Amino acid sequence: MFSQANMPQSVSGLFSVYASLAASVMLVRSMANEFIPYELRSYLSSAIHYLFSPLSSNLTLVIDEYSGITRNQVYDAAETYLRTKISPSTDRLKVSKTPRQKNFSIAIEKGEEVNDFYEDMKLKWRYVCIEPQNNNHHYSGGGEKRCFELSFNKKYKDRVMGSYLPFVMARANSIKEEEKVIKLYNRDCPMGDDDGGGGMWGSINLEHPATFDTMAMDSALKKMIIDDMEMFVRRKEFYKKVGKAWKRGYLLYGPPGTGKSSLIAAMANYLKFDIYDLELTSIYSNSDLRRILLSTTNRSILVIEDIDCSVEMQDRQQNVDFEAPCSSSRLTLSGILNFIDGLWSSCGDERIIIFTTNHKDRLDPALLRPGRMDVHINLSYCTTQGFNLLASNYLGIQCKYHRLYGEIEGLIENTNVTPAEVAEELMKTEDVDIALDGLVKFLKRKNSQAKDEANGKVEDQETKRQKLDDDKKSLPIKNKRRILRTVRTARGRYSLR
Ligand SMILES: Nc1ncnc2c1ncn2[C@@H]1O[C@H](COP(=O)(O)OP(=O)(O)OP(=O)(O)O)[C@@H](O)[C@H]1O
Ligand SMILES: [Mg+2]
Repeated sequence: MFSQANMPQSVSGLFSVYASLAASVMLVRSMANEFIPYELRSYLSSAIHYLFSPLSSNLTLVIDEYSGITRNQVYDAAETYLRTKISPSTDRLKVSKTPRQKNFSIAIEKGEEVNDFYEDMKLKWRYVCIEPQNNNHHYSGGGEKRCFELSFNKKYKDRVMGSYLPFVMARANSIKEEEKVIKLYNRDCPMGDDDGGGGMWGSINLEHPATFDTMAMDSALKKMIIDDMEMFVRRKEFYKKVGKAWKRGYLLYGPPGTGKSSLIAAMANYLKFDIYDLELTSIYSNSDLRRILLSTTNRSILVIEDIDCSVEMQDRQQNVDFEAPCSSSRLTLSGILNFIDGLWSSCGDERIIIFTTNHKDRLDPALLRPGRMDVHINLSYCTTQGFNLLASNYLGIQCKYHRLYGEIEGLIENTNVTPAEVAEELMKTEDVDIALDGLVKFLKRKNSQAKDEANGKVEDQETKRQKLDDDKKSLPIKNKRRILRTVRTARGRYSLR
């Protein structure tokens, strides 16, 4: 038998040294568990792991969802960017859609990996979610901890930081722009949770189909507006250099039904800017106006329609009271102009302001002064070019080859007919011949009516409109607001008759 008693002296000594060493390690370990904090233990264990692992040629960047309490922009950008990188071999995906989103949004599931190639570099993304553990309070939030891990060869570190990550951020921004649902903010819309209008505005998705392709207007004017907007959005540095607020004002004027509101929608759709539709008649004081305007966001279009009727600006000097609690705080033209020129516009970026009117001649000169509204755009009656576009959009034809084209061309050039009127005629039927026949009859009728008006046989359209506007001004403000809305929707029709 081999027992401790039979062992040679030296072996028995070694055995007892080993036994006491093992006992001390156990003791130190249990003391360590008790006295060394979790963080330090975990640091020591990863340091030991690092020292004894073979050197890796890969570097992994950990991109947490939060940086402190704020969201990490790199994480958000990665989430958006990786949606475009999902390969057919991916096994699990997350799908979601909120009521305001047009399309499904797809994201990778936890644990999934996505490979990406940038120039000659290969990069591997991994989406990691760590469930919270009861005794593990070393990160805040209490919920799941989410991060992306980006791994690549160490030699690419500088290029990843200097070029790849900025590329991912820029790409994510343009994806978001492409997917952006444009909103129409109005103070009458019901407010939703994600309206972000500071509790002042409700919003709906702008689903106005108008684009520059559907606008029947002079092509040179169209090009001028597009060029102007493009120049505006790329001139951030220029505005800073010359010390001007980064804003641009457009005044759209012209008869009812010539496309002022449609053009606003086309501009918003082109720039992907939200619209804030402001009814001045619902605002009673300059301080109200200030609060409301301060709650609008950057990259947006502030619209004030029918500026000539919304506020009797020309009556500024006559001390018009808008039922304000005290006259010093009532809404005035100078209050509005202060915002256009001053404080409000300089605390926001990329703001567009659009005023519309049917009567440019009735506007207060202060509004027309150079530098106030940068661009004045006259939307006018339908031309042959406009008609061609409408015929192609509404009837799907190249009208030039139709037997009635010559007659229509002559009538359009000699009649004050609005694009809205032409569009209405073209919409009446899908039969091209019947539609164009109807248009010819309509144009002839309108033409002879205009001749009668010119000869004083009937009251002309302008006098009718003038009377309607006078009626509006004589009403108390509350009625005026209601009537204005009725007039606005009915006015297009009114001008047709
Ligand atoms: N230039 C145009 N090109 C294409 N469609 C137009 C144009 N002008 C008007 N329309 C058609 O007529 C409808 C009414 O036009 P819109 O509301 O834009 O006119 P408006 O100038 O804003 O009129 P109002 O002065 O009454 O507000 C539009 O929905 C559109 O279908
Ligand atoms: Mg309009």
